[in-house]
Amino acid sequence: MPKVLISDKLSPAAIEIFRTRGVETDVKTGLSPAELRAIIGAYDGLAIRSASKVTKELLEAAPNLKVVGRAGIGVDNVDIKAATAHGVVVMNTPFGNAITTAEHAIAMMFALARQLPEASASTRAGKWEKNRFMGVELTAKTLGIIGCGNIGSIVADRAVGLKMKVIAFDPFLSDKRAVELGVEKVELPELFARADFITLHTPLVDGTRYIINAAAIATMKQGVRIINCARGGLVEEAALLEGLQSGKVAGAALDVFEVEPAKENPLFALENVVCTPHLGASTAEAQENVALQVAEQMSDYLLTGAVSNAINVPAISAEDAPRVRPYMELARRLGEFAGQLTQAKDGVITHVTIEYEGAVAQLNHKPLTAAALAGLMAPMITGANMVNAPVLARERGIEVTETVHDRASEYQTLIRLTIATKTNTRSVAGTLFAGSKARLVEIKGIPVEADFSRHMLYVTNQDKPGFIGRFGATLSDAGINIATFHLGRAAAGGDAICLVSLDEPLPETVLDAVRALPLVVQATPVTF
Ligand SMILES: NC(=O)c1ccc[n+]([C@@H]2O[C@H](COP(=O)([O-])OP(=O)(O)OC[C@H]3O[C@@H](n4cnc5c(N)ncnc54)[C@H](O)[C@@H]3O)[C@@H](O)[C@H]2O)c1
Ligand SMILES: O=C(O)[C@H](O)COP(=O)(O)O
Repeated sequence: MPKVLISDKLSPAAIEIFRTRGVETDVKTGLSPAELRAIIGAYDGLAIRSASKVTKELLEAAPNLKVVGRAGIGVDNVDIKAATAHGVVVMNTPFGNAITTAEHAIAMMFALARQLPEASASTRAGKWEKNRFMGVELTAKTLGIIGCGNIGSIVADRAVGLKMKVIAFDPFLSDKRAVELGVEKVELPELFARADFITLHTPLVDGTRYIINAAAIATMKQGVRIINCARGGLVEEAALLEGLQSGKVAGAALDVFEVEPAKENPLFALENVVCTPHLGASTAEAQENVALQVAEQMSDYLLTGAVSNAINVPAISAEDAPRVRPYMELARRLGEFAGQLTQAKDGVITHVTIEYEGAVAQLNHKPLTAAALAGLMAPMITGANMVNAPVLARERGIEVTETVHDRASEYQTLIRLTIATKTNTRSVAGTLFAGSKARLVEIKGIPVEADFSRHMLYVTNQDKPGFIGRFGATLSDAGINIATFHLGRAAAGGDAICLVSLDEPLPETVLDAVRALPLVVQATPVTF
């Protein structure tokens, strides 16, 4: 039974789902990095929000970890590169808290416009300072949205409803989508120059870090108001502080901070700053959504191999998983077979071509390619799996080409893997027999029909009389039982191949004897 650790505060709905699905679940929140490192080795899955940090060091202490599930959107607390290198799938729940967070941004905009927190505090203190709090109307004001994805779009929709003029900067916002949303697409300098309110909704990545800094603030309208419910680090806090103190910025509403938890911050001293402790996603509805979704997704992956909303591997829907899984097995075995043959010869792999023919061409082939690469690399690189194999291939300069042919060949469905080294090219192909059983049907373009079995011996020989008798006698003299025997040849008297399944591994002495037989070109043991 797979075992999952929940290390941040998640709705109890998640535990319920994990347990119902048959996933053992522990909940341990508030752990220090060292405490988490000490126990993570026992788990197959880790469910988190933004508090737990999934670092390279944590991943190194997690040999059994297969999946990290982020109940929420931002994955900047996960070292994705290190997770991929360790073969760990990272998934998030990209939509579950989007409405809630957009509503928080709108609430923050109102709070700023009418100074609600200060007015509330003053009234509760019995001051009745009616003249102190003069607000601004939102109607007809210009809202500049930086990042018009899931959350930014919902903010745009709500702001249009409030009769604001909405302008947006997002390099991936199409003209058509902008029209649908009722926003005007602008470049960033224009947004800075025109907006009365600016709200941020981008991820924190190198290209967005300090997107609002001193230089940007200098180009903004006098009295601009800034809202950040996305990530601390998008706004340079020192520059914002200066802008607020000088009056250039009339107010700021911040849900997120450069350092979190934010317990001390010079911005807290200013009365035109509204702050919340990273509450954007904190509604009962959103937390229920993301907890249910992350638990379903992680259970699916651990129990069935279905992958959804993964940041670092291609998706396999729960519906497709039963159809894709036998092909993944076939692709992996072809990769393992080809890898073992290639390993037996000298030469660095330079190119891998994967052809999908017939029925398999209809499926999402990305996970199949990843599985084939994982099979190919597993004998050479410890820990290679379908998450990290494409990256490992890229790092090693291996060019990977996928070809999809809808037409069926002799087989109704076929995967062919061709491995090129500097000196050689080898190909193997396989099909699914009876819909799910992986079968090898071609080696080096020579037809053959063989199941993949635990211990195999692959021999290439000259197609001349005498080979089969001598080969059989060599094995039987050594007391080795042949379970299955398959022969194939390119043409009569030309190159021939022989593939046998054995009940046990072949001793080195017998392998040497086979290699020494007349007509044998090479003999390679292959294990699965
Ligand atoms: N405060 C919270 O509790 C809370 C809750 C949920 C999400 N978030 C954060 O909100 C942010 C947005 O989430 P989302 O679900 O809308 O993400 P999303 O991926 O749907 O949208 C992000 C958008 O930013 C755009 N973008 C990327 N780089 C940009 C750049 N340099 N300039 C302008 N636009 C750029 C992208 O094209 C995309 O459309 C994330 O950082 C997420 O972590 C915060
Ligand atoms: O990216 C997110 O989903 C939000 O920042 C929410 O973070 P939280 O789950 O820690 O509230």
